[in-house]
Amino acid sequence: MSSRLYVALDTPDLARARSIAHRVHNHVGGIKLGLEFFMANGRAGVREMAEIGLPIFLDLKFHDIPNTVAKAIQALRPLEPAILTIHAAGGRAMMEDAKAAAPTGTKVVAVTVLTSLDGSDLGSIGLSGDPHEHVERLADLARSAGIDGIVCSGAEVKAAHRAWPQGFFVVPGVRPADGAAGDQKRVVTPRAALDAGASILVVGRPITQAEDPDQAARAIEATL
Ligand SMILES: O=c1ccn([C@@H]2O[C@H](COP(=O)(O)O)[C@@H](O)[C@H]2O)c(=O)[nH]1
Repeated sequence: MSSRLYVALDTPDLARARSIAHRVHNHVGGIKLGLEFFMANGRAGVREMAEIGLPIFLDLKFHDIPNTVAKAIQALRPLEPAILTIHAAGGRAMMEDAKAAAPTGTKVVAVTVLTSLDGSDLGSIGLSGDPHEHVERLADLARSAGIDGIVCSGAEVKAAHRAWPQGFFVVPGVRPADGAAGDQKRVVTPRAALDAGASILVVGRPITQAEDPDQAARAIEATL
């Protein structure tokens, strides 16, 4: 079985992304490319990264009206990413149209509550209650819209998995026990996230900013 660890290559520098991917490719199951990479390198950059031979997770977190999101995903169809993201807060129709627009083999997963937010951040944007409740409600909506799964923190994945046993659960905000959280607020260890039901783990800076990314990825993999 391939590793459930995906490395987030958050850099605008294609050469650096390629170099890290080559260094860690024996210890990860896939490569996550996000806005920073895509805005700088576009579809050609994604194609170059795909040549490395690992599944590509395109994390562009679409959040717009259904027609716009569907057209954006249609434009990405030739890339055939293994996974792509939308925001669950875009609503049911947007999620349905996103799934219909995506290639058959692509998993469409919806971000519920960003792992950089805690209860007080939600309060500041007018959402009362803790992240857990919002994740459960949005996971329910995502399931009923017919998409493949959600993005949530390791703190919510157990309940989400129980409610949606066939769902695909992407867990970022993952940190080794001694790792710096940075801007992440709902953080768990890789082992805890997997035990709670994560389908894949997303780890960025603990690997990409390590002195030796290969050793950092290997150390995380050893805990799984
Ligand atoms: O809720 C979310 C959704 C996506 N992400 C993305 O995951 C990585 C995490 O990077 P780290 O360096 O390990 O913090 C990053 O690309 C985010 O855009 C997330 O963190 N939380």
